[in-house]
Amino acid sequence: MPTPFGQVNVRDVLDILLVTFLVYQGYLLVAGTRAVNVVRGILVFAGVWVAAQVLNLPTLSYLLGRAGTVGIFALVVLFQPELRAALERVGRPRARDVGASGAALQDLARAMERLAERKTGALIAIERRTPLGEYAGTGVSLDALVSVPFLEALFARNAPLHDGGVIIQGSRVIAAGCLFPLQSSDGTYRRYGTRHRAAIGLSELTDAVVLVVSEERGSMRIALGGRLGPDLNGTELREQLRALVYDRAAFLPPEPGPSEPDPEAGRDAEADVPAGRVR
Ligand SMILES: Nc1ncnc2c1ncn2[C@@H]1O[C@H](COP(=O)(O)OP(=O)(O)OP(=O)(O)O)[C@@H](O)[C@H]1O
Repeated sequence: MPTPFGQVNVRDVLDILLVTFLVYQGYLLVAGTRAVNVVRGILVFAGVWVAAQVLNLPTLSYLLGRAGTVGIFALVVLFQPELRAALERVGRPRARDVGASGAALQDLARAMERLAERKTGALIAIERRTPLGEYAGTGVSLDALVSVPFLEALFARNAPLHDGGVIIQGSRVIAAGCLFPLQSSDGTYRRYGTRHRAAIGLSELTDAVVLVVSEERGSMRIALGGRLGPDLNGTELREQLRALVYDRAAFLPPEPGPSEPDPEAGRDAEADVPAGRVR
């Protein structure tokens, strides 16, 4: 087919479609991770380099070209955890246990209630689109179905893995005793202890839904998008879990849709996560 760019055949169209698909998948892999800002930086860098080429500025082109070559190796070293997580994500079947999610939701919520009743501190991150393999790697790798007795046993005082956070993927516990990143100390959450700040910190860097049970207050809260929500009762917790995680749509790619709640909605004075996204 003749076009302003010359002859275009079916193979060219297929080529363009595949590249578009790969670029989009690449975007999905970094979306929600700290690598997003780096990708933006790289694009600015590439833009300046292209401008230097077009304007025929040899010294700048040479310097940026050299810096780019070294930079690629530096990026691989710096972002090794993200690259590993991205590859893990590519290899993982999507929505593999959505069918089991109803039971997982109930068990998770019940376990949270029981832990809160007994004032046993707990920290649980539920993976959504951003892979949490990097954080799972800081703890002990597990592969167990979410169940009330199992979660209670993990967080029981004096249990070997009670310190640190648990990571859940769908209806499976994949790691315990994990170290989460502490919330950046901008002062907003200074009055909270490290368990809560670890929950906020992880939710700041990833799109995970992070549940916290306070040992001191026996409260249940959710951290999402770098914000800590209000105290929840069992019903509210179930509603939030259903809307944020255990909805079929939550396992799909990040199209903003009716079942993907807006973390900006429904803030209260003390806390910023929606109290109850009731569907
Ligand atoms: N970076 C971290 N990643 C995961 N877990 C952490 C991290 N930092 C602290 N914790 C957990 O939090 C516990 C300490 O909680 P701390 O009392 O300081 O926090 P808190 O927010 O006041 O919680 P609580 O209300 O339950 O007392 C540790 O024993 C550990 O289990």
